[in-house]
Amino acid sequence: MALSASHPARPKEATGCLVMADGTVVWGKGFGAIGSAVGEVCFNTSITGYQEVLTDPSYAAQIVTFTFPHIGNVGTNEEDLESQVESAVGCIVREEVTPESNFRSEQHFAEWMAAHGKIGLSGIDTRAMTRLIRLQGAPNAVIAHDPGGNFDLDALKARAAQWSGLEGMDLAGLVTRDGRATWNGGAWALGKGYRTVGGEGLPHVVAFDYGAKNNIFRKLAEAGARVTVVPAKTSLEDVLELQPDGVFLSNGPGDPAATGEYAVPVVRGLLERDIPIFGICLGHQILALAAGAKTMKMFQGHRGANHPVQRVGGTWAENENLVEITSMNHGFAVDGETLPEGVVETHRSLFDGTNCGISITGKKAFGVQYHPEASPGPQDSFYLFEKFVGMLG
Ligand SMILES: NC(=O)CC[C@H](N)C(=O)O
Repeated sequence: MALSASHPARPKEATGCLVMADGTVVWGKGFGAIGSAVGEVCFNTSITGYQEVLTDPSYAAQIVTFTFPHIGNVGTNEEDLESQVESAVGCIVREEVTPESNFRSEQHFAEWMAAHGKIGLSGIDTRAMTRLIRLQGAPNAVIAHDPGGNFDLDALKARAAQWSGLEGMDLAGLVTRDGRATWNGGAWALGKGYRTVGGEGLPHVVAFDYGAKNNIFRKLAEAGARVTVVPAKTSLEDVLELQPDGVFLSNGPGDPAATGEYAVPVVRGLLERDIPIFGICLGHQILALAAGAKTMKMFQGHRGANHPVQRVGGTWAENENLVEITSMNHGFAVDGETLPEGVVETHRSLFDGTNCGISITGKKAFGVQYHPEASPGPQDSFYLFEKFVGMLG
C-alpha cells in the first residue's frame, strides 16, 4: 500500500496502520500483538536475522522497517534471542508472513511477535517507506493493530506528535538488568546449543549492560575472559571492588548524551585509573563522551549488516585502509570534529564519513560504533574481542 499524507480511507481489509506525527497514514495488515505502540521508524537492510534485530535492546522505542521483502519465513526459536528485555516495539514488512519453513523453527513469526508484545504491519511498500526516511529523516509514529479495523486516527496522530522522540531520551537505565551476573555462555553449534566457557584464572572483564546483546558477552567469554555483567548504574566504587582487568561498555538504546548523569562519569573515572576499556555502539559513544568528545543525532541512522567501515589510523595503523564489512544499528554518532587531543579516530563509515571508532592515546581504551559481534551480520570484526582480551592482565 502506498504512503500518503492525505489520510486515505481505510481499505476494507486493513487491520493495521502506521500513523506518523505529521498525520501521514499507511494502511496494512496487522499481525502479532494487538494494540498500539509509539516509536521512531527506522529501516534495517539486513537480509537475515530478523529475530536478533527485533530482540536487540538498542531498538527500544523503535519501529523497524525491513527492506528485505520476506520476513518471518524461517519462523522463530528460543536460541536466537539477543535479549529478554524491551526492544523494538514493532516492525513493518513487505510480504504477508508465510508459514515458517526451517528445521530450527519452534514458533510462527506472527505468534512469536504476539507473545513478545510486538506489533507487525505487512503489505507495506517498504521501498517507499525507506525513501521517506532517507529524504525526511526518521519519523515518530504509532503502529496499530486491530483485527476489527477500528482506528481513531486523530488520537493516534496526536500520540505520535506528542511523543518526545529519542533525542534526550535515557533508555539504557530502562533495559539494563537488575543485578550482577556471571556470564559463561559461549559459541553456538548445531545440535549442541551454546557451550559453557569461563572459569577462574582468566582475565576478569566487568561488562556494563546498557541494553546488551547476548552475543557480545558470548564473544568476550569465547575470547578467554571471565565476564561479570553489571547493571548500567553501577558505581565506580562497585566496579573497582570487582577488581576488573578490563571494563566493557555495551550497546544500548536511547540518546548517549542522556547517560551523562551515571555512565559517563564512571567511565571517566576508569580512564583516569588507566583501566583497559572496550566500548561497542552506545558504549563507544559513552567512552567518547567521557574522553571529552560530543555525540549527535544523525539525520539517517545506520542499520543493516553490510556497512563498510575503513580503518583510518590510531592503534590500527598497522592495517590502515583495510575495510571491514560490519553490522550496524545506531541513530546517534560521535561527532568526529569534536575529538579532543589524545583521542584518535580509528574507523570511519564509507557510506557517509561518520566516526566509527576511536582509541585513546597512551591508554588501552578503544570503541567502535558498529557491532563486531554480528548476530546478525558479517564476522569481519570478531578480532576486536580477541584484541581486547589479549590486552588484559
Ligand atoms: N546499538 C546501539 O548501541 C545504539 C546506540 C544509540 N542508542 C544510537 O542509536 O546511536
